[in-house]
Amino acid sequence: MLSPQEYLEQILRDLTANAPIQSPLRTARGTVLAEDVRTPIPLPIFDNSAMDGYALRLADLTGTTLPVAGESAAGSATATLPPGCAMKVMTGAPIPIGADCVVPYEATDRGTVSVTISERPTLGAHIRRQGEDLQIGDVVAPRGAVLTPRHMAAIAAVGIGEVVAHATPMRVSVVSTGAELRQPGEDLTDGAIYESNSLMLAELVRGLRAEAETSSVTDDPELLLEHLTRQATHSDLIITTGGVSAGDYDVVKAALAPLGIWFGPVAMQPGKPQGFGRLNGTPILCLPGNPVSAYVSFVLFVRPALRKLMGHPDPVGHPIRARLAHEMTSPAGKTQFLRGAYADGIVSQVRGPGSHLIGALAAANALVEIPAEATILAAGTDVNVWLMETD
Ligand SMILES: Nc1nc2c(c(=O)[nH]1)N[C@H]1C(S)=C(S)[C@@H](COP(=O)(O)OP(=O)(O)OC[C@H]3O[C@@H](n4cnc5c(N)ncnc54)[C@H](O)[C@@H]3O)O[C@H]1N2
Ligand code: MOO
Repeated sequence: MLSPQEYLEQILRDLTANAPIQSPLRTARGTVLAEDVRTPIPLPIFDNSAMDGYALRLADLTGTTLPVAGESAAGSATATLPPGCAMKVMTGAPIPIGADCVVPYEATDRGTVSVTISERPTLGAHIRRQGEDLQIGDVVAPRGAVLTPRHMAAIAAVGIGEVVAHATPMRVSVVSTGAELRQPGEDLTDGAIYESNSLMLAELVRGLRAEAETSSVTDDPELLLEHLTRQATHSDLIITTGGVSAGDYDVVKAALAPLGIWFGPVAMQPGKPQGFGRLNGTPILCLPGNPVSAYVSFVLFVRPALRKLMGHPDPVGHPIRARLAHEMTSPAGKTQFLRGAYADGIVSQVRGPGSHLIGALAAANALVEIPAEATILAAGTDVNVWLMETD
């Protein structure tokens, strides 16, 4: 049986990142840079004042008073300071040529004809130097960076309005299957349940700044194949849930196995039955229907797959290490992902291991990974923990 690691490698081997394209900076949030962005200008662009006050030449301040020779406001061209004078200067305004320090208003009498200074400044005081943040040619955001508002601000600040990034948004089609499924708000007939996987998966997809479209299909392989074939024409990735195990109505497997999509068990719990392949060229990941299984499969397989398609240089998520608050058990030969409550380096189990326990999933904030070879782990053992708080 494939380990989760081997299955993930099989998926990632098959996927390549979307081609990079030139896109406007303002719509590039969350995209992955395909090239270093280097600044064509220094930042600050010119020496400027960090304070509202007076610019002067320190050597001219032999007493405490200087005549005031005009002002330099933000947005005005660089002035020249006449010898023996102070010049009003506003925060962000160019330092007048010849000045070598700034005295804030608070250390003066705020005079307009002449100014009296109560605290002698030091050389260079309150001057923000040209290029002290970034020099021409410095990297503002490196290749592989996922553009955050901070990166975007830095790129905008050096005057660049377009970036070369891997094309997004990715369009992901989330398809739930099962004759028993009803949407929240609908009446439940005997044997029916409310559908929750497509909402969960779509929101997890959107959390990665990709687009998600949801749909639900009943247990009819022909109808399902027709639907998935249609979705493949306008999707970068398809995710299905349900219908992949050994039942008599396992519709996803029935529809897709004949087309060469791989179905098989992965040595993990939850999430044992999985499927992966391509439908008319579009990658398709088939997740089990149990809600916790679908969630764990997203974290372990779908998120890395989507991140690889989006061009992330390190698509695989990283667990943290934490210490077990108490003993935990697991079946032999399967990596177990228990629901946990994590705080301050310690994790405890949240209810049972069942893959149907969606209430427990909502109450937890972490998945506790119990290695395949372990059946009992003592309190105090260090384990991998996958934090769920930021999903
Ligand atoms: N004989 C066997 N039976 C099962 C096996 C097995 O190896 N042999 N594996 C079990 C495991 S493990 C899992 S996981 C499930 C996976 O089953 P499917 O992927 O075929 O999923 P379904 O049968 O369609 O549904 C399972 C369960 O989840 C509920 N479900 C399905 N879709 C949704 C949805 N969109 N929202 C909320 N809940 C959903 C469904 O009602 C079922 O209760 O198979 C085991 N059986
Ligand atoms: O492996 Mo299934 O995903 O336990 O419930």
